[in-house]
Amino acid sequence: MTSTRITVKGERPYDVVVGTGVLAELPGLLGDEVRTVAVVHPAGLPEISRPVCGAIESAGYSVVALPVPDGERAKSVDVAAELWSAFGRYGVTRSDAVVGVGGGATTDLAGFAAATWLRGVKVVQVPTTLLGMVDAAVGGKTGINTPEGKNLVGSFHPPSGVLCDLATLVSVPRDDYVGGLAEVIKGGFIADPTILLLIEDDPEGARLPEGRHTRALIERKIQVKADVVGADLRESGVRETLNYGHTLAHAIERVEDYRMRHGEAVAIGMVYAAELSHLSGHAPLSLVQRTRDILAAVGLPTAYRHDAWPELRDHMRVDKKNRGTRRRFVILDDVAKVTRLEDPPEELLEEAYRKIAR
Ligand SMILES: NC(=O)c1ccc[n+]([C@@H]2O[C@H](COP(=O)([O-])OP(=O)(O)OC[C@H]3O[C@@H](n4cnc5c(N)ncnc54)[C@H](O)[C@@H]3O)[C@@H](O)[C@H]2O)c1
Ligand SMILES: O=C(O)C(=O)C[C@@H](O)[C@H](O)[C@H](O)COP(=O)(O)O
Ligand SMILES: [Zn+2]
Repeated sequence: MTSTRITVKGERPYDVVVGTGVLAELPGLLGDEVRTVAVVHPAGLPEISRPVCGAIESAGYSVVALPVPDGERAKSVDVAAELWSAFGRYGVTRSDAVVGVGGGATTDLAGFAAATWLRGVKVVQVPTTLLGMVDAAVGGKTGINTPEGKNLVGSFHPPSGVLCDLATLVSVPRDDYVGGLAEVIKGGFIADPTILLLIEDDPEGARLPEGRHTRALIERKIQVKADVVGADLRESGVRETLNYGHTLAHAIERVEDYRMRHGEAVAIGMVYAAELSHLSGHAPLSLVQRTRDILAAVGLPTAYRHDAWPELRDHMRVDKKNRGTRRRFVILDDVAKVTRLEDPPEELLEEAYRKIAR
C-alpha cells in the first residue's frame, strides 16, 4: 500500500503520512540531534507501543517508554506532572523528543507534556485511532482537562510529523472507531461535502477500517484539518470552524464525567448546532435532517437526556469561544458554509435543546 503525504503549512510545515509501514519515517523525523526519545503510550496497549519503541531503538536512539492511564483519564494535571518528573529523571533535554502513541487522549497529553517541558521540545505523533488520525494528532492543539471543564489547559504546539499506520486501526474497538466518524462527518459539514456523499453511499462500510471508502474518508478529513490549521494555528479565525458541535459536546462530556466518548458527544453536539443553525434562520431544515440521518446511519447518538439542560447551559459558559459574557457558537448557513452565532438569546438555546432532548 502506498503512503499519502498531506502537508500542514505554517511556520514549520510538517507532513501527515498515511499508509502502512510508515514507522520507517520515524528516525528521519527525529533527526540527528535527538539522543533520548520519551514514548508516551496507554499502559494497556503494549502491542501498539512496542513497534514504535523498536523502530526508534533500532535507529540508535535511547528509548524511555512512559505508560499512562488509558483514554481520557490520561488528560489530567497529575498525569502530566508524572511525565514531567519522568522527563527530568531520564534527562530529556531541549534537543531530545517526545513521541505520542495512541488515541486522541494520549496524543493530546503527550503533546501537552512536550509543549510544557523546558518550554517546548520536539513531538512526533503516532495516532492509532480513527479520531487520532483525522483530528487530534494533527494541528498542534494539545491539552488536559481540569475539574472545571474539557481541555481548559493547553497550548498550541505543532508536531514535527504525524505518522498514521492504517494497520493499527483493525484492533480499535468498534464503538471507538465509530466515535471517530463523528469528526469525519464534522469535516463533511464544515468543508468537504464529498465526505458526506461517501458515507451516505456506504454507511455500513464507513464503520469499518476496511470499508470501501475508508481511506478516502481518512485522507479527506485530514486534508480539511490541514487546510484549516495551516491557515490559522492559534484559532484567531477559521480554526473555530473545527469546533462545530463542540460547545454542547464538551458540556456533555463534563456532565458525563468523561465516560462518554468524545466523538459521541460531538455527534449530539452537531445535531444541536444544526438545530441552532436552523432556528436562528441560517440553515434550511433539510440540513438538520441530513445531520440526524447520517449520524444515525453510522450508529452515532443524536439526542441527550431531557433533564440535563440546566447543567449543560452552565458548563457551556466556560467554552473557549466565549468572549466575556458574550457567548459564541459555530453554526452553518448550509453544508460547507460556516458562520458564527453571536450571543444568542437564552430562549433560543433552550429551544434548540428541546429538539434534541429525549
Ligand atoms: N487536539 C485536538 O485537536 C483534538 C481533536 C479531536 C479530539 N481530541 C481529543 O481526542 C480524544 C479522543 O480521542 P479517541 O477517540 O482516540 O479516544 P482515546 O484516546 O480515549 O482512545 C479510545 C480507546 O481506544 C484505545 N486504543 C487506541 N489505539 C488503539 C488501537 N490501535 N487498538 C486498540 N485500542 C486502541 C485507547 O487506549 C482507548 O481505550 C479526546 O480527549 C478529545 O478531546 C483532540
Ligand atoms: O483542532 C481544533 O481546533 C478543534 O477544535 C478540533 C476538535 O475536534 C477538538 O476536539 C479540539 O480538541 C477541541 O478544542 P477546544 O479548543 O474546544 O478544546
Ligand atoms: Zn473534537
